[in-house]
Amino acid sequence: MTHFDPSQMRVLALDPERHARILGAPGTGKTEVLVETFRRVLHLPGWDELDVLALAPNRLVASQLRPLLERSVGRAFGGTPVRTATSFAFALLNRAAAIEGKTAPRLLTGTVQDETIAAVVDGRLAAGEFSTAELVPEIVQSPTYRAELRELWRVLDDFGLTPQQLMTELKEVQQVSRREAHTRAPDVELANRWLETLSIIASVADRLAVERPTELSSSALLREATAALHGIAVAQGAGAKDSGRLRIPKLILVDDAQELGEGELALLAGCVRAGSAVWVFGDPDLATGTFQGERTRVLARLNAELERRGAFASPAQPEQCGVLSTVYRHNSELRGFVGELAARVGAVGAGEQRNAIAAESVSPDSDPDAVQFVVASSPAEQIGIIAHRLRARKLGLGRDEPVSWAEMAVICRTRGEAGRVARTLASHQVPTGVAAGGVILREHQIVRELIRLLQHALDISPLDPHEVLQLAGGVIGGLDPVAVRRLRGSLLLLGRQGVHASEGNEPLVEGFVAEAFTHPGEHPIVDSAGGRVLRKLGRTAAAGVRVRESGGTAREVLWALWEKTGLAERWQDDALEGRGVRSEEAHKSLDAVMGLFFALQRHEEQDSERPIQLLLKELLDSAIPEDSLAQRAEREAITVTTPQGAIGREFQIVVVIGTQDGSWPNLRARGSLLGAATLERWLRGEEAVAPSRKETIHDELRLLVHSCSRTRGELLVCAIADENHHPSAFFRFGERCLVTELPSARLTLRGATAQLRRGVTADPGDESSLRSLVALAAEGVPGAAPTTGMGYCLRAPPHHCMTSWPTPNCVCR
Ligand SMILES: Nc1ncnc2c1ncn2[C@@H]1O[C@H](COP(=O)(O)OP(=O)(O)OP(=O)(O)O)[C@@H](O)[C@H]1O
Repeated sequence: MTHFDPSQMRVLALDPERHARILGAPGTGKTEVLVETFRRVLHLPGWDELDVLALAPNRLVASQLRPLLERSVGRAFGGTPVRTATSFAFALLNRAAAIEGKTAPRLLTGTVQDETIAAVVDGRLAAGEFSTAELVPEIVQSPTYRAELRELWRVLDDFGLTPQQLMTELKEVQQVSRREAHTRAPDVELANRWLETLSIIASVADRLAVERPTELSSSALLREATAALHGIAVAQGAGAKDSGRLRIPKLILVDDAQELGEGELALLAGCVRAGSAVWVFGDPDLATGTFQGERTRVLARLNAELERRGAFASPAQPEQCGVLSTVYRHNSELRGFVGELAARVGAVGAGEQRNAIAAESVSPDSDPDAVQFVVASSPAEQIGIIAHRLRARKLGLGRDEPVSWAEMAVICRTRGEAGRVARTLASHQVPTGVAAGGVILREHQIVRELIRLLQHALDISPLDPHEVLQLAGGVIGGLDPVAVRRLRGSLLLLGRQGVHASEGNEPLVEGFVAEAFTHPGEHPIVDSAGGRVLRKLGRTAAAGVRVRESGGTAREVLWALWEKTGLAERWQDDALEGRGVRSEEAHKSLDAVMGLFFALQRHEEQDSERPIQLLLKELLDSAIPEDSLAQRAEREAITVTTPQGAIGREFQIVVVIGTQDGSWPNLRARGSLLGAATLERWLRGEEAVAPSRKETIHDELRLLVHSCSRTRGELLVCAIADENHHPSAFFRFGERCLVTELPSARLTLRGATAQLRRGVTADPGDESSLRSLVALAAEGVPGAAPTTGMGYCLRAPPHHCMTSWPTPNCVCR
């Protein structure tokens, strides 16, 4: 049972019927206090499970918070005690639809939205309808423009505006600015780009309203839910459900409130109008989403922000405030470092949380190595250093206890970097899982191949012989390019000997491939590996077709195909027993296949009207990550993620990489074409200017503070210095923690064996290395026996040569 400190007790004593903001540096127990508050209010007379809701910044945090709440309350919940804002909006809209007898909304996928935007843009270009000089075809047809357009659209939704409303307002302001010297009109060129883009958004919205009338984007879900709160009778308490009213919680506890965007704030304000009290827990120094608009003011002045978004102010009831003063996650060294870093961030109104100090109970002894900064001389050395450190801790070297992989994280500035690092660490035998926003299914060849087979089996688009040959040389077929060439050769030969001799080469081969694939007989068409693969592919596809013909669902057809490929068993063995890259690849491929199954399952369960062919096409085209929660395989791995992926989490060891010049801080202007952040400022009533360089640096610094604060025990910050890479100014913040020359050897059996072999080659009399090699060879460790690898002559004690294999580089010669 947690013993709450006085600052935590003060928060727990606040009135749950009034708003409160609770500030706390990283690790001061904000989540802990939120959970306890939840437990306590459930015991208040007249309160039940639906009267309190915890709001988490993303699904991962929500999924971690739920068991904490259940443990604290001592039972499982019937409903959903923790939600993200989007899921809360979804639940409200579902209920509102049920009350009004309408159809409940569904989520519009990012891919569909993107495709519709592209189609509308193409149509306008063809009709010559673009008038803004800067919006040339290359720009408006680019994914970047579409991403910025979606961001602009999100801002509209967040402020509850239609494109037409904003266009009218902009035009009015522009007219006034022509007459008056001082106006709040935005820059003319930017305003023109907004106007042009708003008219595209209006067309896309019209089209989607016809083609997908019940689907809403996630920002539109927030907007509609907020509108529903205004438009329909709302009530609190147990009677609401039966009275045909929308029931809302009496108390909403928002964790990591520094991540709250404008749309979420508007939804909260809607609840407040209907009677909810809101408690926000957070630290403005940790915000990771400020690029999408300043988000931390809510922690400095909650009432004013809620009022700005439509809640009624109650001067008689000023907001309550609590500041947590003791850090439980960090020892004094870590707290000192994180505190120093946070002090460099420009405070947005609230800075009291920075005075927190480390609890003495965390680690009474000082640990000068808790924070280390190190420079590597190359990217390879950097990975070597990280792998060495993580493997050493896994083996329990250097510290008291071995640390499990699950307790380690590497935090990278970008998602792309996280993917690269995960792959390279895997090759150093550090099992990695990427938690940076899920898996992009189409990036996995096995998924692409399975979808093609599925499209064939479902009679959506049959495979042609050329594609069948591609499958033969792919993951499912498993043939290498030489084997595929041989297969073509033998099919050609077969044709020349037979009836098709008069046809050209290609038709010959294609004809045989088609025949072997569509009618896989008892024997392969040619007796070779290639022939057998063709037959296997044919049988696999036939198994899927049979399930479809007997009325099976798409998921059942996929299952039949997947089973026939025989890959499941092999990859499971690789994943569980293999090591290094092979095991990692097997894990990732299995995760991706599971992702595909989940996508089909969701489609089935939602009873979606979207035809399956559209879903499969979207999966093939989509660069949008699938939900990572559903897909994460149950295995122990280190987490490789971005600062955003580490929200609300803590680990025993955290490695932070990427503090390089030009990368972190990343000062390149974001969203500079359409300036969504500028629009957001303007709609908030401020001047329409883009975030300044200084503001961007502070945003980047918050990402760093947040990343460094995720550790419970040890922080290692790595940067590279070579001709292409230079540590950034951020790296220099850790100058006093700089260490030199950390080991970068692999700390694996293979690495140790190689080192021993090098020792013996250099000094044949090195008996300790010789004995170790003999022991390793006896255990069958690859590379330890002198008959393996590049060769060395092993003289085991008492001086008889263990091999009759003198090699050219044998040191005994
Ligand atoms: N009173 C306490 N006594 C002992 N441990 C505590 C206490 N309060 C919190 N902790 C522990 O401190 C750690 C950090 O707590 P928590 O995650 O609640 O902090 P936080 O402020 O929400 O962190 P962040 O915002 O950085 O994610 C947890 O392991 C938690 O169990």
